[in-house]
Amino acid sequence: MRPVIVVHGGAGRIFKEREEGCRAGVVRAALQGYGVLKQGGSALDAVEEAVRSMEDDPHFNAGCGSVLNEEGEVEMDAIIMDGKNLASGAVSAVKRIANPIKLARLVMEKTKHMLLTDHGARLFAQAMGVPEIPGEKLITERSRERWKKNLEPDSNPVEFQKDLGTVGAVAVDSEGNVACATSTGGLSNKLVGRVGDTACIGSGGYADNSSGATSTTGHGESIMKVVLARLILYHMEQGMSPEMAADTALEYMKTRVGGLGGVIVVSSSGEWAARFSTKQMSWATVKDDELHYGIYTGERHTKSVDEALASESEGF
Ligand SMILES: NC(=O)C[C@H](N)C(=O)O
Repeated sequence: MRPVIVVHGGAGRIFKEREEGCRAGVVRAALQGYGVLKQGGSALDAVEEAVRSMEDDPHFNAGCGSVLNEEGEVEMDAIIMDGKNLASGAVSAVKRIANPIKLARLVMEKTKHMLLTDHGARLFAQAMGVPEIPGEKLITERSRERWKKNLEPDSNPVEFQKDLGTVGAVAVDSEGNVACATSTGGLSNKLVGRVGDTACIGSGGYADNSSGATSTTGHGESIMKVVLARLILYHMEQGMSPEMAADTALEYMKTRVGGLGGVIVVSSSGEWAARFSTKQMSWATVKDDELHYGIYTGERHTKSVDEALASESEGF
C-alpha cells in the first residue's frame, strides 16, 4: 500500500494577510506526516505528528492560536482514532496544555475510556506527566483582538462564527491502516464548558479500516446534528467515492440544518478528497511523493515532495 496523508487547517474565512501562513502551515504538516509514513510509521503516528505541527503554529485555531471563550480563556477539544481496531481517545475543554492531541492519544492508550473533560482531563494530564503551561502562552494577539471585538455591543454573532480554523489529518499507512486526528480551540466567545464536535466520535472524526478516515471542521453544532464524519464513511460504504461522499454529506448538512464546514477524507485504498461548503479551507495532501495544496475552491498547487522540502528548508 502506498501511504497517503491529507491535512486541513480549518474551513471558514481566511483573511488575505493570513493566507500564506496557512498555506505554509498545512504544507509543513502534510510533509511531516508523510515523513513519518515514508519511514514505515503508522497512520496513527502520522496524523498525530501532522496535527501537533499545526497546534504549535499560531496561524491555526488549535493549541497556540486557539480562539478564546466568553471569559477570554483558551479551552480546547481534540480526538484521535485508529481505524485498525476502532480505538479512540478524546479530550474536551482542556486548558493550559500545548498539545491536546497528545493527551487524546494518551486517553486512548492509557485508559479504558474514550473522552476525558475539563478537570478530569487535567488530573489525567498531570498523572501522565504532561507539562502545564501558562494559559497566556496559547493566546495570540489576533485571538485576543477577535474576542474583544465580539464583546462589542454592535458585533455580529454570525460573523464571528465564520472565523473557524480547526486542524485535522487523515492518513493511510503502508500496511493499509487508516487513522484520523482533529484538534481545535472551538468557536470564538463560546460559553465556558461548551464541548464541540471535535471531541465527539463520529462528528469531529472517524476512522475504520473497512472504509476510510475523515476529519471535519466547521460549525460544530451543525456537524454534531448530522454526525458528519460517520455520515461520510456511511456514504462510502454504500459505494460513493470520497469526493462524492464528502459533497453529499456537506450538502445535507447545509440544507438540513443550515451549517457550513469542510472535510478531508482518505479511503482504505488511498483515494482522497478535501471538500468544503465554506468559501475557504486550507488543505494539503501528499501521495506518491507529490504534494498538492490549496485554500480556495478550485485552487490546487502541485509540487514534488523533494521540491517542497527544499523550499521548506529555505523558509518556503
Ligand atoms: N473551527 C472549527 O472547525 C470549529 C469546531 N468545529 C467547533 O465547532 O468547535
